[in-house]
Amino acid sequence: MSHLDNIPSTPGKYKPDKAFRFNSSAASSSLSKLTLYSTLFLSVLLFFLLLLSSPSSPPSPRRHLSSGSHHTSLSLSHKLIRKSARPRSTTGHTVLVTGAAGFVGTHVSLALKRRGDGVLGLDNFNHYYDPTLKRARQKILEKAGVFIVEGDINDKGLLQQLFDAVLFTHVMHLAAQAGVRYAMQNPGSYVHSNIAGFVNLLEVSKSANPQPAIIWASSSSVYGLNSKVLFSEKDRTDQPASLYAATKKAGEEIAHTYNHIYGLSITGLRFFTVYGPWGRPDMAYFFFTKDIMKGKTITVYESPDKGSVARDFTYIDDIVKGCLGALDTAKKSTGSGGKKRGPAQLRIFNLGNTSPVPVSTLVSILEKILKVKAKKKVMPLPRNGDVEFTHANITLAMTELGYKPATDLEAGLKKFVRWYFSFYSGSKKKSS
Ligand SMILES: O=C(O)[C@H]1O[C@H](OP(=O)(O)OP(=O)(O)OC[C@H]2O[C@@H](n3ccc(=O)[nH]c3=O)[C@H](O)[C@@H]2O)[C@H](O)[C@@H](O)[C@H]1O
Repeated sequence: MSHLDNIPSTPGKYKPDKAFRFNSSAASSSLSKLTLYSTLFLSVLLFFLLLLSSPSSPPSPRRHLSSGSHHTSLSLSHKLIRKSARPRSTTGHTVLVTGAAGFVGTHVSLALKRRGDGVLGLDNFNHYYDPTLKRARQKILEKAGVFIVEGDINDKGLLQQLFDAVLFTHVMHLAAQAGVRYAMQNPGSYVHSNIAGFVNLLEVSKSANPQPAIIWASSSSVYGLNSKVLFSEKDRTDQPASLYAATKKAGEEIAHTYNHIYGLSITGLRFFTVYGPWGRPDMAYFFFTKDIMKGKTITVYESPDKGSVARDFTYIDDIVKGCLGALDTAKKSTGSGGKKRGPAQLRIFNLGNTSPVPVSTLVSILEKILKVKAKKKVMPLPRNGDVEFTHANITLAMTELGYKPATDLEAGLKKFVRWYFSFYSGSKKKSS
């Protein structure tokens, strides 16, 4: 019987047997051997335990920043955050882009990063539309050196941590619950993102020292039932036709308040039906393309008097130029740490194409590009929040931002369709 047989698996419960106690020399030599073997055994045990508990690969950075985060992952995230937000030169801006994995957010983030600004993204990757598209956009941004923190603009603690980690010169606020018709299905999501989330962001921004300048996405939908064309920034916007429009209009009023009380410099951009590569699948041009290719019938709205419903469709690259123009001409906020120190800039601009196209023409262009005849069902515009017509007057944006749209609908749709096929054939190849 070896000594090892006397060592139980739970060392704390080991009791020496009587034979050892009466033979002192045998006992002492046995004891020293026992100590040696115990130490050896424990060392081996400890080695294996350590081996099992240690990760096989280094910890991946967490997308969430929260007070409960593990120290290592938190500092890793902080490193990524600072690196992403650092401009290439001292003249570059440091921009927080909310909704960075969204359609406009991705394009704007890339453009800012490419020209040398520091960009930190924030996005909650919600499931309003296929999140795999958002993840694909995130990959492109990561390759370009833009890190996206995964979180919600309603999370004040998270925003505070980001503002503590980085001194943002600008916030490009593009996170929103978009879509006009979906507001009838899920009204709460519009209040949550477009009102509560916006207020939360402004609260943290106004307390920052120095305060950043804010540029944010309003919408052409604020013109609502306005029948005067072209739509000018001076026109009335108190007749929204959808809850979406009402929340964007509320955003404009909220912006006024924060500018007035806290000296935040705020620029609102009224986007007119933005389309293009990496676009939103809930928009008509996108799902028309998908349905036409599948041979599914599409519904084309017409006005109650059988006239055409039209939109001032605006290509994404033009919108990006407008966003950068707004950022570059934004003056500094005047307040700091929640106190106003003087009057601050408050602006609102239309970013449209000044060339409305009937939805029926949009369909004809798609048929031509896709070389497929659409199956159409024409029906009167339902009362679902849609307006009959949009047409932007862009004089103000041209003068003050140097904005000059350059892409007509056919050229823009060609680029969209090219992207659509390369993206979706790529996804199919990957999944098969
Ligand atoms: O400028 C904006 O502020 C908004 O632009 C976009 O809204 P809209 O201009 O309504 O775009 P979109 O849905 O593509 O419908 C296009 C046209 O197709 C018609 N339409 C639509 C669906 C359908 O089945 N049939 C149809 O004819 C429909 O009647 C419409 O005439 C953004 O989604 C919104 O988030 C907001 O940013």
